[in-house]
Amino acid sequence: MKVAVLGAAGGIGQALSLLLKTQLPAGTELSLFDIAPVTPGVAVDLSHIPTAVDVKGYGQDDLDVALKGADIVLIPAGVPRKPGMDRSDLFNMNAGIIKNLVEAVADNCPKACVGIITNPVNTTVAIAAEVLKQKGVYDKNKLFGVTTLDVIRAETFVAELKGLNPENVHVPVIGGHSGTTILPLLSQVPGIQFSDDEIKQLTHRIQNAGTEVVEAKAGGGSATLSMGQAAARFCLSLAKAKQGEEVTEYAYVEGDGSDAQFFAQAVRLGTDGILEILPYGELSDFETKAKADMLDGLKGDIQTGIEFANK
Ligand SMILES: NC(=O)C1=CN([C@@H]2O[C@H](COP(=O)(O)OP(=O)(O)OC[C@H]3O[C@@H](n4cnc5c(N)ncnc54)[C@H](O)[C@@H]3O)[C@@H](O)[C@H]2O)C=CC1
Ligand SMILES: O=C([O-])CC(=O)C(=O)O
Repeated sequence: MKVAVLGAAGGIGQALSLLLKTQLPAGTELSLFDIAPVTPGVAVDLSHIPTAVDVKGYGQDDLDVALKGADIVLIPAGVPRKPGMDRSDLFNMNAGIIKNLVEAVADNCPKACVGIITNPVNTTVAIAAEVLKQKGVYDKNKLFGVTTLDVIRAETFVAELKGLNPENVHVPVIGGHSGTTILPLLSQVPGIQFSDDEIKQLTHRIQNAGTEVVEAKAGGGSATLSMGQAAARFCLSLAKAKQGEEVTEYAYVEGDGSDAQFFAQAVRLGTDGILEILPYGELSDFETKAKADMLDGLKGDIQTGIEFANK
């Protein structure tokens, strides 16, 4: 199996690559690409860790080689937020980066499962889908916006509030990946009851957790370490699924369009990507209203991506 990380020298890219070097199955090839000149060095550095994962680093002229034959491609390439910015403010800088990188994915590894981390995810995933369609290789079961960070944050914050071990807490998070489009389903957390106030506060914290990190880093970027962990978890699930294990993860994917063309929900993964998109079940009144209130915004984000890719 070959796993490629595009944007591998960045804050997320390096944390993710470290976790993949230490956790991917033996025999995996880990291919690191970034336009930053340090990239071959990141690969050499990681290659000194004694695991049976073979790491190679590629600089800016070697994108095709980096991608050739990849089974899984993760993309954290692009610019992160600074305080005062919304994720959508990154569109002008990151849309073109995603377009170019996904074109190369289509040319070199059209059957790969692709996880888009680059913000604004609500829009960059739509761009990626359009680019893959233009290249005639789009398979909606293989394109994912990585929203795992929303899930692990929700689990952490709920566990913190209720004094539980976060490893035993499971919180569905649906919708998109920015502001109110992030919708934790606290009514569906097994075995835990919340007051109305707790629901309001937790929902607000989960929706604004990215901003919490951006402000705490005070101009030094956004979440990289927790995102590295989240992306590694998502990638390891894809890898397990490729090897025949059935795994369920939350991701922003193209489903039946009943909410929006792309929508984060639970997906059952198999050897060829998504086997089944799982229904999110019954929502509470609070969640039903929150979903209704955010859908137009999410659809607008998607439309922006479609228009960008087709202009
Ligand atoms: N999906 C999610 O939950 C999250 C997404 N993000 C997003 O991930 C992205 C990356 O964030 P960081 O790693 O913190 O940024 P960073 O600035 O530390 O790293 C980005 C890397 O991308 C590289 N890069 C830029 N253009 C490239 C290109 N054309 N090809 C290959 N590499 C390229 C840069 O050289 C740099 O090494 C941002 O857009 C950020 O908003 C961040 C946190 C969570
Ligand atoms: O908030 C940001 O800009 C980065 C991000 O997507 C997150 O941390 O969830």
